[in-house]
Amino acid sequence: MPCPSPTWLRKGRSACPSVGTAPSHLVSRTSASRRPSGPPSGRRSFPATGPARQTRPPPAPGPRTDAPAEPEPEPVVPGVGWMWQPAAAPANGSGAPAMPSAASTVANLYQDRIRAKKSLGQNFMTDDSILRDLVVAAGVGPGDLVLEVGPGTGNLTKHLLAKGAHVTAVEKDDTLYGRLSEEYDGVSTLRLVRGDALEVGLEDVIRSMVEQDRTGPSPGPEAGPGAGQALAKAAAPEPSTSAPAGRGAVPAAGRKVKVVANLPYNITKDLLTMLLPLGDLISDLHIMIQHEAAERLCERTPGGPDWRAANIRTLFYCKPKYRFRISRFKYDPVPGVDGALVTFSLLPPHQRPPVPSERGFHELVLKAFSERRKKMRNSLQPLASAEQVQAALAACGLNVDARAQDLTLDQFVALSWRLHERQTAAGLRLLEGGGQGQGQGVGEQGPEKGKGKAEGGKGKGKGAAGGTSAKARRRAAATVEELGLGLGPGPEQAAEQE
Ligand SMILES: C[S@@+](CC[C@H](N)C(=O)[O-])C[C@H]1O[C@@H](n2cnc3c(N)ncnc32)[C@H](O)[C@@H]1O
Repeated sequence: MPCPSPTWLRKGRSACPSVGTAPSHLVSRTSASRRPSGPPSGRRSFPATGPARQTRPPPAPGPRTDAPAEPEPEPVVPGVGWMWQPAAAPANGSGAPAMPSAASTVANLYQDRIRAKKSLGQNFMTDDSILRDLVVAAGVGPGDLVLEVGPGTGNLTKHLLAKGAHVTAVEKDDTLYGRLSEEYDGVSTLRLVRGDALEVGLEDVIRSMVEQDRTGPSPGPEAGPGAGQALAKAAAPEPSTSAPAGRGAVPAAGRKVKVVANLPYNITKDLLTMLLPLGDLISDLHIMIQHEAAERLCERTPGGPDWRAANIRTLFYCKPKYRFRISRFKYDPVPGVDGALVTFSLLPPHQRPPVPSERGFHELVLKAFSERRKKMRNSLQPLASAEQVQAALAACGLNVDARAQDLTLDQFVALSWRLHERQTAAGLRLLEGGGQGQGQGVGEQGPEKGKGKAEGGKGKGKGAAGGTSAKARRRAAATVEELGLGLGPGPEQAAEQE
């Protein structure tokens, strides 16, 4: 089946593995052929002919540490821009217009008086050689499933499409989404989703990509919060009696998704928090982020000031790799810091370090780092008592005075198991009504520190009378549950047992 695409993509570089000549109805729908050479009707009038306004001198090349060596032919850069512009003149003898340059696309935005929005982290990439390097570093090839967050100008998108990838792109900016929709109308290898990547239901969007790859063609464009759910629903296989369908049902032999993006800096952390645990659906992420943040995330050695909870979390879910640095002058507007490409190779769930509970593990790590200067026996309270932490550290062969930044991922994993053993034992003692916590009971150091002591931990008060109070048992059960220790009844069950 032919792969409809913008004119430069269709006639110029090889885009889709099975491309023939695009059908005429699609040819006639490219922006180049749709658009007259003047400004679009209903829009303010700006000069539409002549060279696109260049906003800056060509930037100096930035330092690169891991740039792919694969040589790629330079696309011929036309003298005019792309979106909202007349077609570029054939420049390479093939009769096809060359791929428009990233810089000219950005310049066109400004020419149309569309300003970059700081609130949306809009620092547009203007250098095609970096975008090509990014796509090569990501290993994008024909037919790959790619999620792009924040396509914006479409400058990265077009390189992904030129490689023959099947791209789903989520854009929050209505204006840019509108331009992209028009430009790529009829391009079957691109699906645009309008909305905030943090709110559209990204997991469902990704799940639908995998499902559609397995089962057939994609539904139409979707927009707004919940778009992901609609896409997932449309892509979900017919319910069958033999296989569970819908959310959580991972396709047995489905291909995984690559995430490739020049991310707005302000959503990097939240997006990674959302995507890193999806190793069952995503193979790898290749994202441009701030250089300093990239260096911090790729740090693998504990002990330094940059060793944070985010490092433990990142290493728990993936192998991060700093690829290459990108000069800030390659972006427009120029940000205050350089960028970098980082690759996160996600671990499938069964390859992650086994822990008593993932949620409990990450809470433990966050708490440990919440007060970096404190020793863990202090910073971990009230999650665990000082005695429990010291005993658990010693059992792991670690210094009982250790601070969070001293521990590797493996050491945190070991610590979580030791604490789990101790707290489960203490929690069970309380749940059994023994009241023999002797300073190690969960209740004693629980969220209502102090109260537990009187009620159960040291065998005083009600606990001393041969049984822990119902309240203390409930609290113990809740703490056990909260830590994800997974043993003993939950709070409701404990209440029922009273
Ligand atoms: C750094 S620009 C990258 C644009 C383009 N991909 C490039 O490489 O030049 C970030 C893009 O993400 C979009 N964006 C910002 N916040 C977003 C969010 N929460 N969800 C989806 N897109 C977002 C911005 O509108 C912008 O288009």
